[in-house]
Amino acid sequence: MPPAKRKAADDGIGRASKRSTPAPATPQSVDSLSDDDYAESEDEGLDEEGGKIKLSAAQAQRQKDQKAAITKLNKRTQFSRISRLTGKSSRLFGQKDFHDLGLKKDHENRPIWIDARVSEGSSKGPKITLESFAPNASKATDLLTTIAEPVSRPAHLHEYRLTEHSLYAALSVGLKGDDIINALEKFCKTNVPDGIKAFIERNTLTYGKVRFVLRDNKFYVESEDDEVIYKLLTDSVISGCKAAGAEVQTGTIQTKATVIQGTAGAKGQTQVSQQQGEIPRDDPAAENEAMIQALRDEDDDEDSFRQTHSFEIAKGTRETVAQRCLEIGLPGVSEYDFNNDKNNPNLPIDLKPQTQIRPYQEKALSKMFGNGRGKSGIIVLPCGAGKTLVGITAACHIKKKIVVLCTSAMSVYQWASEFKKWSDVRDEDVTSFSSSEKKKFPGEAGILVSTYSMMCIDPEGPRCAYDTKNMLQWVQSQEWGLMILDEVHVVPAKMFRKVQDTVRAHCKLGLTATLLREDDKITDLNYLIGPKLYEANWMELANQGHIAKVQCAEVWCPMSMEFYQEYQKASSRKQLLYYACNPIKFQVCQFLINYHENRGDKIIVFSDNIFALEHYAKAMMKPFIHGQTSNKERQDVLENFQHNEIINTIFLSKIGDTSLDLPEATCLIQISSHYGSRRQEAQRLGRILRAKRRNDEGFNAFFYSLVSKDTTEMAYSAKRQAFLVDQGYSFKTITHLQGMDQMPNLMYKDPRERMELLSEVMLVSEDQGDLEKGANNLWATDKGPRGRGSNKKKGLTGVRRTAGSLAEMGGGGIMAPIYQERQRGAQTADKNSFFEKEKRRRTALEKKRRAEASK
Ligand SMILES: Nc1ncnc2c1ncn2[C@@H]1O[C@H](COP(=O)(O)OP(=O)(O)OP(=O)(O)O)[C@@H](O)[C@H]1O
Repeated sequence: MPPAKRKAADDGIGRASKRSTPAPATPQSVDSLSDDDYAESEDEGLDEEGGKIKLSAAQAQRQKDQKAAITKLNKRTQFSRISRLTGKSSRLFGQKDFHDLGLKKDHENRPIWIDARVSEGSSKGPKITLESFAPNASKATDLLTTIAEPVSRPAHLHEYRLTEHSLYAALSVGLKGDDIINALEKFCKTNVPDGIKAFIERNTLTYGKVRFVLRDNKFYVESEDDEVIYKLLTDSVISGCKAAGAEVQTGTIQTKATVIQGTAGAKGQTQVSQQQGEIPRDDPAAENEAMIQALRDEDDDEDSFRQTHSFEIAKGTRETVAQRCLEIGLPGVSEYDFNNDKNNPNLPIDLKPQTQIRPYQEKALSKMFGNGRGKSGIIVLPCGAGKTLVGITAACHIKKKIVVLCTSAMSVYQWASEFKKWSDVRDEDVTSFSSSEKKKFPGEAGILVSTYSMMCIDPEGPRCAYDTKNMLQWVQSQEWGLMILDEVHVVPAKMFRKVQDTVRAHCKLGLTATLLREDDKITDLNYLIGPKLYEANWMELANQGHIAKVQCAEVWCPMSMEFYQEYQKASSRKQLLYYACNPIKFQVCQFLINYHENRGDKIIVFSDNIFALEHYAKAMMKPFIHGQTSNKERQDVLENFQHNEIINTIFLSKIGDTSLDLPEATCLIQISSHYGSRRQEAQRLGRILRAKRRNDEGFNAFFYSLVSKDTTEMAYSAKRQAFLVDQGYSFKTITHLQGMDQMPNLMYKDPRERMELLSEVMLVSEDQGDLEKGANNLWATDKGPRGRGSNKKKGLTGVRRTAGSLAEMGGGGIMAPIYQERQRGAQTADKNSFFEKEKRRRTALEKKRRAEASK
């Protein structure tokens, strides 16, 4: 490649190239180059000054190959070019040949393209591509986030997909099939293909005809159309789910508009003055309404009553009925008319007057409460964007009994205190149910915070303690207004079924940052909970300062020769150890830590492999935390990281991937990770998105992923980045770190040192190459009653892992008594802490070195 023509971006510490798609084939990303870079003839190149020179045959061949690679890439990604070239052979453009559709005259003012191909009977609809730079792109974005699922949103071209579920979500905010077709017609550069219209019509015709309703703690299937009820009762699966002796009942429902708490119209907020017909720009509920009205001429009939027919279904069959309804083309919706629910007691709760929810939080909630009733579904916001406050605002809106389920005891504590922080709920009305605390709220209504694992305990099981059984029976007997499901992507369907058996809730709200599962089971959530109601755009939130802007880089670390030889001979389990402990990766890590510490950054280094984690941390004399670190030591390390100027780097295993709120952290280095997990990559990035300094001028957080070159780690790394690339992040590839070789005290420069490390790695058993198992949370997960999963049994440290937080160190919080007991029990605990142990180890090492030198 001609050096003078390289468009390498320099970030100040090394030569880098930028890419927006994972893993290019060469270190210098081809994305950063244009066709013009290769304008010279194939056997000529450019010298340093740009003068033409004759190339050797090999060089000419290489240049030819690179040119071919770029042409191929351009064909795949540069959609706008295709538009200019429509009319050429479809062989060139493959599946994206749109020339048959015919461009509208004013196509330049219209921002979207619709892929004409839809497979018959598929739930997946067409892909829609949006030119984010085109006129009207922001209006089209609003429409597409309402009717389609975002697939990929890099800087210039966004890709969405219409699916049956995304259309159901659109209908649930009040749109109709015709509205959607008309709106697409307005924004599309070509006529909307007939196949697409048919897909939309097919999937919008029957939506909302079936509803699942909870009355007197019993589930009913309800419809305004008696023919639908007849069809369901004659269906082979659904008829078997009807409750014994149940009859078809007739009743009425009321429809009414709503105002979301914490928005312009909510209590305690300043009313935004609004002239007739003018839409306040920061009121998403009104924007929704305006969009619907703009698309339709007819008025919504407010406060109207409609007749309904319903029948009761047997206990435990709701999910089967929901799945079957979906299969027979009558997707059911779960809506809760909380305003008219006179059977369940109200909970006195409002947001505090000073609580101001952000525009994207309002927008998400307006999708949930669009028509005055509470819809079940999932809200997707980036890590650190404030999902907790979204859940709390939904609770303040429904004002009935609320149950919150989370993944760990630590999160239980956090949710309970966040309710008290943001709302005016009475302290005694917020209670927790975990292995260490089992408390019912004293009044008729309240908030219960618990974990998924507690809800899955069988109350009749032999190991269930008396107080746990008592609590579970109480939970079962309640009719909950809202169930909030935190980190909903982690809940496997089997576990969720058990949860549904225990908790009967009118409305379910799932919250997550990464609606992703490597096992592709994520679509199950559509019938288990409901459709995705809203998904925020990460880049938009970063640009608005709600989350930090991050520079992402993949640093390629060549394998040292001796490690590479052993790597090639090793089993796949052991290979991980060689590429994780690669001495050059170590040097890169050491250099980056040094560089960022000098800039004043606070750094988290992640390693899933415990052997590598301990090796790096001990060699660099940095504190570390993994699954076997005691709670006391975890607290010490984290507190030092936050408040001690000397401790600027900590090493964490995967237990720090989630539930870690360290706004001080501004840099993240990843040395070993969980294979190709896209979710882990995003969750880890989330640790630095909440950086306190995010609104400082020119501030950037840094995310480095270190990969050993020419190893399997490279392929995993590309896969891991896919989700973040789709969110618009671009990963630079750094192939060389300027100044690293000159760094004083750089370790493993000496071949003898490298050989020592190699023999150490060779001696350890294969299973040390495994990634950390079990604990996936910084604070031990809740194992249920009677200390199930005790550490002793598993041969871990004798420490009982209990939830705690830094705030508790001051004596507050639910775990404070346990922590204080431990403190009283042992002043010696400090002697075992990382800092003490490390001091002793270094002194011994120093003594040994001195003794060897004197010899
Ligand atoms: N409207 C708001 N006003 C002020 N602060 C807010 C608001 N919304 C969220 N925050 C703050 O943003 C931070 C992140 O919130 P939260 O912990 O709920 O994020 P999250 O989306 O659950 O992140 P993660 O997925 O990483 O757990 C918290 O410190 C919270 O107080």
